[in-house]
Amino acid sequence: MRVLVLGAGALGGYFGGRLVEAGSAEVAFLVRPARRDALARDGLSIDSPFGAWRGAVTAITAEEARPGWDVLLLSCKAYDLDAAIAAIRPAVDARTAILPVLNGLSHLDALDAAFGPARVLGGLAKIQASLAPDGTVRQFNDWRWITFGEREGGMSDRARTIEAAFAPAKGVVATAVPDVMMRMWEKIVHLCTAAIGTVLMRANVGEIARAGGTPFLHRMLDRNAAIAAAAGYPMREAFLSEFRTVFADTTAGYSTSMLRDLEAGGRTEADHILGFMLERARAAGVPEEIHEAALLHARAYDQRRAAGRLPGA
Ligand SMILES: NC(=O)C1=CN([C@@H]2O[C@H](COP(=O)(O)OP(=O)(O)OC[C@H]3O[C@@H](n4cnc5c(N)ncnc54)[C@H](OP(=O)(O)O)[C@@H]3O)[C@@H](O)[C@H]2O)C=CC1
Ligand SMILES: CC(C)(CO)C(=O)C(=O)O
Repeated sequence: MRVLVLGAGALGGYFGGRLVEAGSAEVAFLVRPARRDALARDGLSIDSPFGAWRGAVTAITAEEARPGWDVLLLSCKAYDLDAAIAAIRPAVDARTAILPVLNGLSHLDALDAAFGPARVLGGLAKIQASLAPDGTVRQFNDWRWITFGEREGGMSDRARTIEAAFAPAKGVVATAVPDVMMRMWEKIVHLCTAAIGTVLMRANVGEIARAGGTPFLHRMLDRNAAIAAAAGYPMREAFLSEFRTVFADTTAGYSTSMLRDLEAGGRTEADHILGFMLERARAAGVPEEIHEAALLHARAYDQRRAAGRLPGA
């Protein structure tokens, strides 16, 4: 199987690097010039509870992109989606399945418009990772799940083939599922709840729980579940019960990529996650003020960042 990974950041670097390490697919990374130069010089490094890895990888830039890939693993942030679509366009042909692992849902519409729905799988990742300033991909805990499937439901050969390619990869649990849209809605319910809490409190889940915030997080979980139900995806009791426990864990070091982005002075995906859920809350008549506060908080941070007024800037 030939896999082209758009981006060699936290997720692209981790899942693509683990495939290279396993040797179970031919992998290349489609990156921008600065990352291509760093990868050519230093190789790709992963630092992980499942074992560190460093190796040479094939990295190309958009000008070098050609067709002939079975899978296009799309791992940019939502705010880079338009540029990423332009970069992958010359690499996508009739045999290519596009597997996005971005958080959220609205990128699917943009990918459908660009490539047609038949090319685009549903996908999500449950992992805690970052690209460190030295270029190392750092995985913070034992979360290692990448889940994908056909959006209309059911199982396909291409989903099974991707699962098989990941099977020998260390530190990865890759699963082809028949209900990927439900999984994507579960993910946004989970993430939106965690993002509201971590962004508004500027603290991780354990810290929020120790501050007495579990009932608040549970209330947000219920509201996000009501938004999903109104969209036709009622959350399963097992899912709700798992995340009620997660949000009650006073020892958790669990945080979100949105909080890590804020703390690093970077851009956030607030519009893509919080903005999307705020809009859906309004349409569904679910109480929305807290979603609005979290979104405004992140947007005001963006304004401050753009004005060069972040602490230490
Ligand atoms: N990090 C995490 O723990 C989790 C993240 N996610 C989701 O996964 C997605 C990716 O996040 P993450 O991996 O953390 O993000 P990163 O910022 O670490 O990586 C994204 C990479 O995409 C690259 N990129 C963006 N646009 C282009 C382009 N046009 N051409 C080539 N490369 C491009 C960026 O390159 P450059 O360096 O040049 O900007 C960057 O290295 C997000 O939607 C996030 O919400 C989901 C679960 C967990
Ligand atoms: C749900 C969570 C927190 C972990 O996968 C995530 O997706 C993120 O940090 O962006």
